[in-house]
Amino acid sequence: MGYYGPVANNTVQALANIQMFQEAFQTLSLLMLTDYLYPKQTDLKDGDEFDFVIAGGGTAGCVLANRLATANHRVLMLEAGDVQTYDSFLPGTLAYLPKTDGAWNYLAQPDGYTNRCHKQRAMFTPIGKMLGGSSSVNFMIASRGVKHDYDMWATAANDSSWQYKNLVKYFKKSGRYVGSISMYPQINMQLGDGPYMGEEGNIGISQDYSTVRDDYIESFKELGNKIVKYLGGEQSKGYARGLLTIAEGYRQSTAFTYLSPVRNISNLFVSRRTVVNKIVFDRRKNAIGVRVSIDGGEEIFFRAKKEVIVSAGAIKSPQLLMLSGIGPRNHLREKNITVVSDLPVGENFQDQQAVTIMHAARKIKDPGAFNYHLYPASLLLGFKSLKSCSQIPDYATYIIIEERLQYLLQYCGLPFDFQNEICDRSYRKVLGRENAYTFIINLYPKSRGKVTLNTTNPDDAPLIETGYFTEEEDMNNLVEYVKDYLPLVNTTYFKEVNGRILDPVGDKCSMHEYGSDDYWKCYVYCMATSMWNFGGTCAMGSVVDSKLKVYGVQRLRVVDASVMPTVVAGGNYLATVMIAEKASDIINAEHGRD
Ligand SMILES: Cc1cc2nc3c(=O)[nH]c(=O)nc-3n(C[C@H](O)[C@H](O)[C@H](O)COP(=O)(O)OP(=O)(O)OC[C@H]3O[C@@H](n4cnc5c(N)ncnc54)[C@H](O)[C@@H]3O)c2cc1C
Repeated sequence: MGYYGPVANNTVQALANIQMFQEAFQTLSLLMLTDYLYPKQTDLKDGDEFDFVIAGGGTAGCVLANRLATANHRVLMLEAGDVQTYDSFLPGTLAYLPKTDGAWNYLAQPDGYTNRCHKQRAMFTPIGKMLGGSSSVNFMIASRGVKHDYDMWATAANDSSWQYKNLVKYFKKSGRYVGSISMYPQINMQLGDGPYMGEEGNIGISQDYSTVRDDYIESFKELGNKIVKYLGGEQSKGYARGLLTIAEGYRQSTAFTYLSPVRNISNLFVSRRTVVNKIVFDRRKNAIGVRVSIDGGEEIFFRAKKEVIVSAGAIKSPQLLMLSGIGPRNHLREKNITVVSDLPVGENFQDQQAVTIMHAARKIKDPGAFNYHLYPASLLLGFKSLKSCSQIPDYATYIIIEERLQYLLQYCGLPFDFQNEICDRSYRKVLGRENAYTFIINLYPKSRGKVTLNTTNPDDAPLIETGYFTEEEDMNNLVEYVKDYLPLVNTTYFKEVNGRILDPVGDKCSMHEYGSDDYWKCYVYCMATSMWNFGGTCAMGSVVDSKLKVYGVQRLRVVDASVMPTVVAGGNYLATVMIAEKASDIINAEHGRD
């Protein structure tokens, strides 16, 4: 699918073009082009019984649906959104998916600094709302975290089965290396069936091999970094070409890779446009089912004979648990909710903040038509530790090398929500050149936020307090990471092409001497964004045990990114899939295969 449509040269125009696309794709959705890929909408009635009821058909929900149904259990999966939309299959549309009907477009609570350079007073915190959940709208960067992440989980959960060495089999079971992206089939590194990826896994993973970034690889080498084949697991430091959850030109959501292959299994039932309002308990605190509304209709009940599994994600799972009486006692009492189990649900909210740095590099010619089956830019990843002897990275860099500058306007103006003047200024300064759009990501933030109930209406958004920068150390660290990254502009390549760092903030930080710590602090406050790697709100060790069972009740588990005690390096997608694979094994072992 090629695109020759209008090319924007300012943010207002770029956003108008995006809106035009969004509307066109919305019209296309009336043709129900993707419905055939998924299980038919189940005709359900009040009181229907299943072995397992899964609340949320997102990343983890689709994995569970596959693994439990193929073990012959009678499974019902309930998803608030609809089928995965046609545009969400196309890697090239990623920048504007978060602001469509296919996402819960939540805003966090105002934090006092986001409005300095963003359009809104608070951080935009989207989550996918369709089959596949956030895996259907995410940025498709395939990263699995590093060994240290999982070893910390094992300690928090007090269970060595969560140590990295014991999880590799699940990563290999779920990920399948498919080679280089289709543009560069001639170069193909053998990563499949190595320590990182298998050859049979559901999710196709490709590597970006465009030659554009060879100069960048050389630059990072020149700065003393190790160049590695991939990052993640035991490989916790260095720079590598990006891995992407894209295969044969299509996004590899779990809806496509796990749910679609089992769409005709007769013991799997899926109900879309279905909001789970509440988990129902009997007197002994057994979860016996859920109350739901389908298409906004009257509330009905479905019984779970074996378990209810909550997979509504790091923001919506705590909301559902609290609405059902599981959460901090005082907060529930405040909302007149009867307490079933007093647990720190919603606390320990974590996200990795990123600071955007942009460089203008070589001169470019018109790159021609764009193919929507490809990733919109070239990608390099880095994991870096400030202490050379440490094997634990401090910060990550996602370097997105753009030849089509309209993407700068798109990312900047839409998902990242920066003010138009910030995006326009950057665009003008890079015009005619390649843009290296880098996210410098604080991998292990100390700050914690929380998710609480605003109202007791399940259709209302919960309150999201991100907690960003509540710990001063996070700000100081981000300043250090930015300073550590700056010498890139002094490397041979950047000198040859007369490369320069852009100044998107303009006079917003001009009261400080350029390059001083105060300047960079001001810059970080201005150019900080979320990486949307939310987790920790139903953490193992505090809300669920190491088998993901909710403390204080029976027959209820949480399986999604919320159970991560700490979020992982580089992105939560593959880690969430791994959690769901492991949970499926635990559940099938406990309940047998029918
Ligand atoms: C815009 C964006 C970009 C990202 N980019 C990357 C990336 O490049 N790489 C990476 O590794 N990670 C990325 N992530 C993070 C990663 O995709 C998520 O952390 C992960 O997919 C979360 O999976 P989950 O199962 O916990 O939740 P989700 O996949 O969000 O699933 C939750 C599902 O539950 C449904 N639901 C919620 N409440 C209810 C209810 N009451 N009743 C019924 N259904 C309900 C939702 O509609 C949703 O479908 C990104 C996330 C976002 C939002």
